Formats: sequence, C-alpha cells, structure tokens
Amino acid sequence: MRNRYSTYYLALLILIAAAGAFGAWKAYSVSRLLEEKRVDDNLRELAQIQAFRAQDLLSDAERVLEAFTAYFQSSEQVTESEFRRFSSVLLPGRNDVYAVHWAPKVLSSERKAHEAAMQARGLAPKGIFELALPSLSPVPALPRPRYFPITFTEPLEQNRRAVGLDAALRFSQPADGPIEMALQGRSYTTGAFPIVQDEKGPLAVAIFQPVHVYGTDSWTMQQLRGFLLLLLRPEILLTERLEPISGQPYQVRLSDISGADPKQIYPRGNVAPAAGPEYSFPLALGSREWQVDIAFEEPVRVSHAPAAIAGLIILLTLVVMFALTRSLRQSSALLVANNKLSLLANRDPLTGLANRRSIEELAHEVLALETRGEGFSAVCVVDLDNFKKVNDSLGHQQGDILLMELAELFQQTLRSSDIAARIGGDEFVLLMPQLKSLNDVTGALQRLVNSIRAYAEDHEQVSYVSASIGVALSGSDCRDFILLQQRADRAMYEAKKAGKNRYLIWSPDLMS
Ligand SMILES: Nc1nc2c(ncn2[C@@H]2O[C@H](COP(=O)(O)OP(=O)(O)OP(=O)(O)O)[C@@H](O)[C@H]2O)c(=O)[nH]1
Repeated sequence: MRNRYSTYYLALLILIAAAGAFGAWKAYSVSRLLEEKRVDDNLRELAQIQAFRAQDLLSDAERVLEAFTAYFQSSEQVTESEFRRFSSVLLPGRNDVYAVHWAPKVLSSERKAHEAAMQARGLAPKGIFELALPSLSPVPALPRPRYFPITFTEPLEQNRRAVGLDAALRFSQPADGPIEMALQGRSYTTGAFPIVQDEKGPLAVAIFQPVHVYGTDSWTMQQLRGFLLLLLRPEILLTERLEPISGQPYQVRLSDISGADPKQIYPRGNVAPAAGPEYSFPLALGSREWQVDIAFEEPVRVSHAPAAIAGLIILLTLVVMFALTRSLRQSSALLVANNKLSLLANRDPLTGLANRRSIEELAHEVLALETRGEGFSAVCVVDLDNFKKVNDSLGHQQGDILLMELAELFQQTLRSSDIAARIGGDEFVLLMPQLKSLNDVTGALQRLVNSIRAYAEDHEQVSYVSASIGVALSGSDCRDFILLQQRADRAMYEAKKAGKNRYLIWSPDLMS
C-alpha cells in the first residue's frame, strides 16, 4: 500500500516538476520574445525619428534653393551685391549648406568679356575652366557654344576656387544631366562627389536649379538664364545637425540608392559593424533616392522581467511540491496510524495474539480455500485449568504474565501456518489449517498439552495449571468456523469433565 502511494507520489512530483520547468521555460521564452520585440520597437522608433529629422533637414536645405530661385525668377538681373545680401539672410548657421552658386549661361562670344569681369573681381585666374568628374585638376574650358561658369557664390571665401568652373559640363555626361533636365523645366540632383574647394573633405551633392528668362514659361535653351546650385554636404548634416539619441550610441550610414549600384556617401570606407540592431529608412533629395541606416552600437538588452517570471513559476512549483510532500507525509503518517489502529483492533492487547474477530475472518478465508484443495483444518478451543487460582493466590498481574507466557508458548509449539487467538480470559482458539491426517492433529495437540504441563512443572507456583482442549475437524460436512468452534467448545467442556489436562476431539457421539 505504502509502496503504491510512494510510486504515485513520485510520479506526481515528477509531473509537477516537469510541468513547472516547462511552464517556466515557456513563460521565459514568450516573455523574452515580447520583451525583445518591445525593445526592438522602441529602438526602431528612435531610429525612425532620426530618419525623419534627417529628411526634415534635407527638405529645409532645399527650401534655401527655392528661396534663391524665387528671388532670381522675380528679377531680370541679380547683381553680386544683391546676391550677397540675400545670402547673408539665408545662409548663416547653415553649415550643411556648403555653397550657393549662380552659374549664368555665357555664350562663347561672351566668354572673354566674362572672364575679364571675373578677373577684375580678383577671381578665376584660369578664366572659365572645367574639371573632368574623377579628376580635380582644373583646365581652361575647351571652346563650345555656351558655358555655365560659377560666377557668384556664397560664402565667397570658402568657394573662391570654384569661381569660373563650368559646373554644368561636369555633370553633362549622362543623357539626363542638368542641361537636359533644365530643358524639361526640372532641377537636377547629382550623386555624391568630391568638391574642388575641399578635395579631401566629405562628399557633396549639388542640386542644379534652372533659372529661365524673367516672365517666360517656355523651357528652351534660349530662355535658360543659368543655374542656381545648392551644394550640400550630407556628412555634416548627419554628424553635426542631427541631435544624438540620449543614452543610445549609434552609427549612421548614408547611401545613394538611385542607381543600380548603391554608393555609400557617408562614412567613406568600411566601418566595423555595430553590435546592436540596424534599421534602414529611405530619404529623398531632389530627384535622388537615399537610404539612411541607423545601427545601434550596443546589443539589445532586455529587462529582467522574463527571468523574474520564470523564477516565480519555479518558486510556485517548488511551493506546490513542498505542500504536496507535506500533505502526503501527513497522509502517510495517517496511514501508519490507521495500520496501528487496525492492528490494535485485530490483536489481543495483552498477549499480542489475534483476537476473536481476526481469527474469525482468517478462519473464514482458510476454510473457503479448503474446498479447492486437499486436507482439512482443526479448530481447537483451549481453556486453562485452575487459572482462577493463579489470580487469587498470586494476584491478577501474575495471572497476566502467565497468559502472556503461555501465549508465547503456543506460538513456539505450533507451526508457522497455525494461528492462535485469545478470545476471552483464559480461553484461546487455535486454527490449524492444511492438515493431512488425524495423526497431524493428535501429534500437535499432544505436543501442546505436554509443553503446557512442562511449563507448569518448571514454575512451581503455578504447577497446578494445565489446559483442556476441545477440537473440531473441518470436513465435507462442516466448513463453518462458528459451528466448528461450538463443537470444539463442547469437546473442551467434555475434556474438563473428564478430569482436565487433556484434549478431546469432537465426534457426533459427544452430542448424545
Ligand atoms: N489475570 C487475568 N485474569 C483474567 C483475565 N480475564 C479473565 N480472568 C480471570 O480468569 C479466571 C477464569 O476463570 P475460570 O476459567 O472460570 O476458572 P478456572 O480456575 O480456570 O476454572 P476451570 O476452567 O474450571 O479450571 C477468572 O478468575 C477471571 O477473573 C485477564 O485478562 N487477566
């Protein structure tokens, strides 16, 4: 019984531990996933804000060009001092705007006069010059029908070297270069390139905004007055104009993805990849498509919440297991107590032999089994002779001791398969199952009578004690224990009558 409980108990504990471990693992992985998603969403949002800011700054820079364009379109001619005054209002504080150039159309017939005018201002020593795109060595412009030399520029000091550069030619290689776009009334945005003024510095992009003859809306070469150029340095925009994200260091990369072959604008060269997550967003500048990548330097750090949840589940599991162990220990203690109680209920408290109830139950089972097998049983009623005298002369306690010692003697004398019970004061019932012959019975009874006698002789004070034994044998005529016990009782009574200290086997004759 106990073993079965232990197995169930162990299985239950293992089940709870496994469920607890699984629950903790599942809760940990799900909450970690949610936590990672929360952190990821948070970082993505921060990165998105940076991308929005970058786009805002770009659009804001474009508005500078729009203002210049509006100014030029609304007047027939803009003088250098007007250009400078206008710039002094719009450009201060705009370090992402490297330059605003005015490059008017100069016909080949006007070249000399134009060059003379620039040189008179102390600029363009080479006159109108050109620069092949990969090269940065200026050469005097080759003869061609028209030029678009940078004539006014702001801030002048940092752009002196660019004055005279035929900027439109520099980008006229593609079929959709600035001049072609101007003839469609559209602006043209270049890819990132190194500038004449600062060859080794950060790359720049230029937006060519065509300016047409005042009051016209036709887009022809004849109507084209020149270009306003906005020179932006995206690196400055990203490194100086973007506010950092507090507590979240990040790398930023900018690429031009307009063509088939994306080109990294910033930083130039390779950078070690960041340890944290990276997010990409599109940016637009004029006709070009850019992409800004924001890569966080530190790997995603999740809070301790998932581990705490898992820990809580493990703790709860341990509490349940502990409570279960306790209650089972209590119930097994109850089981032991119950066993003891049933032991007490089925045992004679003085001698420890079976009591009347338990021998009745056992005899019932033994006799029921007998029908299937061979052999028979003997039911013996043993009543001590002259026991009252023991109590009277030696006291009740000595009487108890004698009862206990004789009970012990019965156990020793009988076979292990025999059962002895005390059913009253000095009265015992013995059940001897699986007997084969009458000799088995008489032998056992004689041994019993003899051992009681021997005991009495050894104990002088109780030398008068002996036993009278009545015996009834089971057989096809009777397998009922109560009846057998009545018969044995009757035989015992006859044995007393015949002078005690003997055994007598019940036979129908006794009844007559
Ligand atoms: N010490 C002791 N005596 C008991 C116990 N139960 C009953 N007795 C006594 O046992 C005695 C049994 O009496 P009897 O069997 O009538 O007396 P007896 O002297 O054996 O008489 P015979 O059987 O005719 O030989 C009584 O004196 C009871 O009081 C017990 O648990 N302990």
